[in-house]
Amino acid sequence: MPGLKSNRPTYPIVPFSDDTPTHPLLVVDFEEVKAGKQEAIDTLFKACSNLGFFYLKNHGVDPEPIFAIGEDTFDLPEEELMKFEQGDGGMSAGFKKAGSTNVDKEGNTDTAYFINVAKDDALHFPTVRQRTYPQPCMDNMETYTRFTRTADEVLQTLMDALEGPLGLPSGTFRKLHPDDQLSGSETRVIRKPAEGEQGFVVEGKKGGVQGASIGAHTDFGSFSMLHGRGTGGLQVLPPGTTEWQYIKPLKGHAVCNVGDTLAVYSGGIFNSNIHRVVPPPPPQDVHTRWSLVYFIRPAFNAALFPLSDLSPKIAEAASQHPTISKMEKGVTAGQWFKRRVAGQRAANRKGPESWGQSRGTEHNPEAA
Ligand SMILES: O=C(O)CCC(=O)C(=O)O
Ligand SMILES: [Fe+2]
Repeated sequence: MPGLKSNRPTYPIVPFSDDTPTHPLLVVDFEEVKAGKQEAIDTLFKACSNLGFFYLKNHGVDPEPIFAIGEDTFDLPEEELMKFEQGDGGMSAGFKKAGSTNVDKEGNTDTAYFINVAKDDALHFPTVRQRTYPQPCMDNMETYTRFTRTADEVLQTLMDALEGPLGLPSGTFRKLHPDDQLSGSETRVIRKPAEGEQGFVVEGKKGGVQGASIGAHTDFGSFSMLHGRGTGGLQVLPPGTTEWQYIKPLKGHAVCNVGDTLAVYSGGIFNSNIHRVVPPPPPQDVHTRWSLVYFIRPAFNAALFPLSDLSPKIAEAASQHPTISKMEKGVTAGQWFKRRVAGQRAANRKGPESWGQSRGTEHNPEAA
């Protein structure tokens, strides 16, 4: 409103320290991919086949209106937010309180708050397809609708561009990620309070192991697009290494990554890489960490299996992949999603074995 000034701080309050070592990522120019420029598509294909993470620039997605709704949402008393809790049955949409998911096999728990709004509810509002949300989200659902449409289209466009190089017929991925069928696609706002702030929880140390803010995981869906507010804390474990490395926040650049379902569809040509979130490295550790992810995930009823029948290149890769070659036919994307969401809930933990049972494409029990 004219004349009214927000009393919220502008992030980052302090910049990410140049002294913190970081892992470089390839930069993909969305406009160039969309225009069909071969060099940009080659960079995208290379990024998806190696680390599976890349910076995306010129994407045209503005996360700030969603961050603003997230701020109003997390201002609500916890007992109000708990009315919209995800539950332990495998639903991701809704509120998640810090401490409700496991971050490792020792049973340490997470320290971040989520508000997840399903694509189904954002695109079909005012029809409730999965659930309702706290009042600030309901009051601003049109903002979620616009954001979901834009972010979803960016990720669909990236998948369109990858079909040719994978040897797939054009339109294959859009059929697996339609707007009109229930799916796990969602927008997630994440708030990780700093020490002294409301809702702060210190990372656990069960079994002598230092817990993370969000535990090491691969993403469940096809592509994820992460927007930050300049605060670090995201780390990747590059293939073949044992040291976690920070990803540097870059202004105007989203961090995108391949998730499990795209890795499976590609027969393992693409890599759904393990990552985690730890408290921001100093001097940013004294402030709230905000992040926001749009996850595009296949329709719940879509089969989750390498697309070998559509591409000899995928058939060849799938036959050689250590975990994907062992996948059973008949599992749907919805079953995969539910197992992974429910398996991470602390309330569903039976013992150290529960952690392995909740893992994704990275998990090879025979190699452990
Ligand atoms: O907040 C971040 O930097 C990443 C969050 C993430 O990996 C997730 O929610 O799956
Ligand atoms: Fe993730």
